[in-house]
Amino acid sequence: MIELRNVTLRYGEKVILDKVSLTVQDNTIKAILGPSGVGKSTIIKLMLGLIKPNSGQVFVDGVDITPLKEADLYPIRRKMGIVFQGNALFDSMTISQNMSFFLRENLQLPDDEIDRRVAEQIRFAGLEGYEDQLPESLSGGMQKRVAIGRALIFNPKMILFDEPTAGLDPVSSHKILNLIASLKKSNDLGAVFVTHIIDDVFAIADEVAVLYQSKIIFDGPTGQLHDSQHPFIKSILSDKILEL
Ligand SMILES: Nc1ncnc2c1ncn2[C@@H]1O[C@H](COP(=O)(O)OP(=O)(O)OP(=O)(O)O)[C@@H](O)[C@H]1O
Repeated sequence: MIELRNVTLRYGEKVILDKVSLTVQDNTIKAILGPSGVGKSTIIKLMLGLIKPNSGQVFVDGVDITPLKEADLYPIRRKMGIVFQGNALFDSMTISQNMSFFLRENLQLPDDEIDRRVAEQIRFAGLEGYEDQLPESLSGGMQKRVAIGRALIFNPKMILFDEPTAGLDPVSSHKILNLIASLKKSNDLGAVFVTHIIDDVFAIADEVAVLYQSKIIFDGPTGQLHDSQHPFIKSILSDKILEL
């Protein structure tokens, strides 16, 4: 479980998050929805301990990670896989090497165990036959699946996605959303995904938190979003445009 409790974050004078509280339960898909530049990626960085709040706390499985030093954050981060918006694949490494890289760097596992885990993720991501290719030869959707496989290889409890369908065509977006949904069903995983695409929220999110002007203006089951009387939420539900 991940919890932000009363988190305030400023960059210089600018308040990005103002006393934000939200919880992501295990085995739940939670969307964080908001317009561009509102602070969605900042929330992911806080959850990973990559940045520290100015005030408030971030809990991962009940542990307050805000005072932790870098070395103590490693085991916490291993509970969470991260899939970056641009995938952050290594251009000069093959798909298999991309998937195994962090595993080799961080865990003292025997080679056959590494090979077994890579093969498992290649299968799960539907990338059999592409093991020895470079990322540039794959489509955007396939590259995203490599990034998801790489995030899964540590057997995390939760995966964090930054704009998982950004830049993908509708068919690839649909496949990636199905993949995220299947992680919950078949692997008992939880997921957080930040997005500005409301259709993606309705497609797979159990819960949604809406971030607007530094505050959470809705946090609850996705099905209850239509009950909100907040003008911003009413406008996005009718226009599906978040750039207000
Ligand atoms: N290191 C930084 N220093 C100063 N300002 C920053 C820094 N990182 C982000 N910001 C600002 O904080 C705000 C929130 O950024 P963030 O990337 O979290 O937004 P976002 O909702 O994820 O947006 P997008 O969807 O465009 O990625 C933006 O105005 C951004 O310019």
